[in-house]
Amino acid sequence: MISAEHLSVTLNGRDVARDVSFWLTNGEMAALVGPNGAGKSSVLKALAGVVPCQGEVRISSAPADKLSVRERAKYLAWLPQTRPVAWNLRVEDVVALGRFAQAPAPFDRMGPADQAAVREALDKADATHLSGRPFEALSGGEQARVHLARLLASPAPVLLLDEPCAALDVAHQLDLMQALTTEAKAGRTLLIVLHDLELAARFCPRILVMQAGALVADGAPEAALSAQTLADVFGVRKNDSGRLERANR
Ligand SMILES: Nc1ncnc2c1ncn2[C@@H]1O[C@H](COP(=O)(O)OP(=O)(O)OP(=O)(O)O)[C@@H](O)[C@H]1O
Repeated sequence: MISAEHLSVTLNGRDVARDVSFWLTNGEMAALVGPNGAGKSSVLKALAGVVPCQGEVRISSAPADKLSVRERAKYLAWLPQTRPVAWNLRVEDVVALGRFAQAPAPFDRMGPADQAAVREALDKADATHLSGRPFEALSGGEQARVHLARLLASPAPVLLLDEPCAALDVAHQLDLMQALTTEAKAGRTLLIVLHDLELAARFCPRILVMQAGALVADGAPEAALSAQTLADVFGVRKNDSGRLERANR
């Protein structure tokens, strides 16, 4: 459904991702992990088409650079790491932004299907009770759930999520990962940047590990997060209780 072949990203003269190749198929749910600055957000941005890249991104077999912005948005929805909202919109209007690629014309009114999708997405993100409130008056975690609803309101078959658990309490983190699992079971393809390796291993059948701009492991959690990778990439190890702790430096 989405693939990167020899993807490299250079930003302001810095090589932030180099020669990254992987493909994800329908219904796959993969975590993209790595230390701070490894290049995870840059890869997601390149897949979303918001930063230039070398190599090839293919979405549903089509070269992504041949798709218009609106066509790409029909296939792919992206939840950025930082999520500014330009105006103090009502919650349901923020979520409705997730439907823009489906609108028959820019600024056209939403139809009943769009309105139903917004309601359903608010419900999936446990944010229905926030409807009607101004976005800026919400807490950080509430805003995060509204952004998640915006993503889920899109019917795009590929979802790219950059640290969706940030700001969420532990119950909502688990709810979120469960909701994303349900989306994958329904056939969507998900690539999720996560820092919590235990959460990633528990919910994602596949883990991609980045280090210093390169993809250094890709596989099932036990293989991708081997003791060697934990030590070499993250500087941690599992203690006798199975908890992660700082490896000896
Ligand atoms: N616009 C930019 N210009 C120059 N360098 C950049 C730019 N954006 C990011 N970088 C650098 O690229 C590298 C990768 O950044 P990126 O945000 O992709 O990392 P990340 O793995 O998502 O990190 P984190 O876990 O901290 O969010 C970092 O060293 C960062 O300083």
